[in-house]
Formats: sequence, C-alpha cells, structure tokens
Amino acid sequence: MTEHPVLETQDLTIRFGGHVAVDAVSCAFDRGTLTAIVGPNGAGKTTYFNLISGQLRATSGRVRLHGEDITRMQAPERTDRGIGRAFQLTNLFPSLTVRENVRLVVQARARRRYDLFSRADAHVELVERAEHVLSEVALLDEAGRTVSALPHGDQRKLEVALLIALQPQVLMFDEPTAGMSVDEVPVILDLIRGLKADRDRTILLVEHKMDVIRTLADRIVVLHNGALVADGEPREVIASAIVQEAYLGVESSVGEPADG
Ligand SMILES: Nc1ncnc2c1ncn2[C@@H]1O[C@H](COP(=O)(O)OP(=O)(O)OP(=O)(O)O)[C@@H](O)[C@H]1O
Repeated sequence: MTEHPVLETQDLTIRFGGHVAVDAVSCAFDRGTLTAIVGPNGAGKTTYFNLISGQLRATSGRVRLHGEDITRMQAPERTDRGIGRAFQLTNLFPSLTVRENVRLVVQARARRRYDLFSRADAHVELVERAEHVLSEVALLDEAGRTVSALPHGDQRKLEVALLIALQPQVLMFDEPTAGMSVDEVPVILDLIRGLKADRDRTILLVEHKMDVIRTLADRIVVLHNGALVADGEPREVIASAIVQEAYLGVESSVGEPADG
C-alpha cells in the first residue's frame, strides 16, 4: 500500500475576481518535517494557508490530508482531522487565566475526539493534559495569571499552547515572530524547535525573517505571484537563480548573509 503524504495540495488555485492569488500550487508535506513558505509581500502565502486550513475555498484544485480529499470541508472539520493553525491573540479569553484558556481547548478537543466525558476519570485526565501543555511551553509558573495581565511574549506562548492543546498533526504558523521584541523571538523559536523534535508533527511556517528560516526549516517552498517557483533544501533554494531574481530584490531581509 502506498503511504500518502500527511498533507498535499494539488493544483490548488484561488481567484479573486481576475486576480489569481494562489496559482495551481502542487506540494506535499511529509511527517516530521518543517517547511518554510516564503515569498514577497502579496505572493499568496497567507492565502495558501487559508486554503489549507479551510478559511477560504479553492476555485479549483485539491487539498488532501492522509490522502483524503478535504477540499470542500469547513475549517472546524479540518481542525478535527488534525490541521491546527496557531491561534491569534484575538482567540484568547483575556479575562480568564492561562490555565483556564488551555483547559477550554483541551476540553473542547476531548469532547469532539475521545468522548472522554463518558469516563469517570475524564476530569483528571483533562487537567493533566492541560498541565502537560503548559509545561511544554514553559507557562506553568504563569498558569494562574489572567491572560490580559500577561506580558506580550507570554501571550504569544499561550497561542502556541492552545495550538498544542488541539493535538494537531499539521501545525501551521503564519509569521509567529511578527511584532515580537528581540528577546521574545528566541523563546518562540525554541518552542517551535521543540515541537519539531516530535517527529510525528508536520509543521508549515510562513516567515519573512531568513535567519529564522535558516535555523528551523528542513525545506523551503517559494511562492511568487501565487505560483510555486522553487522548492527544496534551504541552502539550494536560497542560492537558486529564481530566488535570487524573484525574491532577493523584493524582500530585503532575505538578502542577509548566511550564518554558516
Ligand atoms: N479576500 C481577498 N480578496 C481579494 N484579494 C485578496 C484576498 N485575500 C488576498 N488577496 C490578494 O491575494 C494576494 C495574495 O495575498 P496574501 O495575503 O496571501 O499574500 P502574502 O504572501 O501572505 O503576503 P504578506 O507577506 O504581505 O502577508 C494579494 O494580492 C492580496 O491582495
């Protein structure tokens, strides 16, 4: 039996009026890999993410998860099946504590997936799972704090915690370090690196900062005008003529020297 890639897009396309924002993108993502999706502003990166997570419907083409066609599924159904997208700050409950926020997601997940509520020890298990998630993102010490009182960096950690709480197999991060201070960035990168260490996870990362991409990505996919123009091992892709031409002139952060 052929093993399907965890996630795959085939000729995935979306048009907004006459504008093709994602143009016949075919790409497969395997278990245990972290792929950075890069490209100039307006290249279609976020739109591609929206098509995968279900926020947008494709004009044509397919999205498959473990070989199953999910192109027409709504976003929540895709989440149930294992596609998790990092929460934005707006999804947090600011007046609840960190722990309460995590428990809510753990609980919602359990209710949908495991029917844990039918079991006597369900509560204990949910509590333990939430504590485990909190420890994974090093937020145990802040667990009792109200979200609105958390420093910005910890709120961003909580976003990652909520993603983990969903127990997705595919984890999608859209510019996870955007708007972060210099000392906050390494913390989130360490978290993503830690997630990557679990070889069952498949991570997709939209990111502009080339130093971040260099340290995290196993592979780089380049979008330009909605189309996939390069795909491969980071060093090769960065050095390729098409990236030098199509990307370097436009996105200056990519032009920084390699760190070895
Ligand atoms: N809902 C929409 N309606 C019309 N056009 C859209 C819509 N969403 C995206 N676009 C257009 O599709 C193109 C791709 O946008 P997208 O946000 O995916 O680019 P991006 O690569 O994520 O850019 P950035 O790096 O600036 O975030 C842009 O030209 C954008 O204006």
